[in-house]
Amino acid sequence: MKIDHMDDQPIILVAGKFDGLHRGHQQLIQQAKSYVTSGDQLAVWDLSDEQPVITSLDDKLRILEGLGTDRYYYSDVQVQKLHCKRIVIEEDMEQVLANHCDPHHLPVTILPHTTLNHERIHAADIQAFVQKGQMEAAQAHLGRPFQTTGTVVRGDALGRQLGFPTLNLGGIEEYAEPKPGVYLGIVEVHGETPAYYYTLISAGYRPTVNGQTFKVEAYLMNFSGDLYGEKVTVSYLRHMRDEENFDGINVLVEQMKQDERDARAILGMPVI
Ligand SMILES: Cc1cc2nc3c(=O)[nH]c(=O)nc-3n(C[C@H](O)[C@H](O)[C@H](O)COP(=O)(O)O)c2cc1C
Ligand SMILES: Nc1ncnc2c1ncn2[C@@H]1O[C@H](COP(=O)(O)OP(=O)(O)OP(=O)(O)O)[C@@H](O)[C@H]1O
Repeated sequence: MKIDHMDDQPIILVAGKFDGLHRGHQQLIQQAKSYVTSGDQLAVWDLSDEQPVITSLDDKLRILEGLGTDRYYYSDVQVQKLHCKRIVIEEDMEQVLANHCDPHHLPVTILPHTTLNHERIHAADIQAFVQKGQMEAAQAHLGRPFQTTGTVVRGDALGRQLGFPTLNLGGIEEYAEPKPGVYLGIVEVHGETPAYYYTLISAGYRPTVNGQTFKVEAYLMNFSGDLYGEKVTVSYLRHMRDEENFDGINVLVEQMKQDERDARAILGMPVI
């Protein structure tokens, strides 16, 4: 997929605020594809301004590529310099479009809002679901789990001593913060051949060990090895419990063992 690419090849341009790149956006892009004829390129023009984000730019580009998008443009692109055959937008976007270019000189197709169970999908609702730990609802609206992609950084090496090595996820500051707690999820370790592991995620402030800042850590079930520096995507499937301030490390470790048993029971794995 080409980014901000300028040439005179004909394009069908889907313009929108692709905050979260949720199910509604995915359907809009699918519909816009029907206007693409031989020799045209399918281009996405993203007028998104969300902060914090549900879906990072990096994640977005990967998903758009999977949807068959040929090109991606940022909000400051000069549309008049492109060979734009048609602009496809959702209703309500007319004004936003008019702020960025003169739509009178272009054929514009306005499609009705795409919905889930007859309701419009809003990025703000998805953000609220994440902040409340309602990951199943977030997933239903996103069309995929809430995911954060980052790099494995070093922590205080306490996890290994506790019997629960946890990778620390760095570079995730731009994302919405999930409700502090323990989640069942999946970690994708990128690399030449991506690998996936069921995971217990701890997202929060770690009051038991006097943690100060919000951190995301992941204990991969059925894994041992070195992941420092790896790019990983953490997918949140379901909230298991709230974060607690335990009376000492031993109580915390007993609860972590229980968390693993609970996770295995949910997944139908043998409980150890
Ligand atoms: C499954 C799991 C559950 C956790 N639950 C809690 C918790 O309820 N309260 C808490 O303070 N810390 C919790 N933690 C975070 C631990 O305190 C942390 O992983 C451990 O102290 C190692 O932290 P470090 O990054 O400082 O080495 C949990 C971690 C895991 C992996
Ligand atoms: N099952 C596993 N799940 C997560 N990480 C693992 C696992 N097995 C080995 N590791 C490796 O061990 C590291 C975590 O070990 P450990 O928790 O002791 O140290 P740390 O990086 O200081 O993290 P923390 O501060 O959370 O304790 C991970 O970054 C990863 O490279």
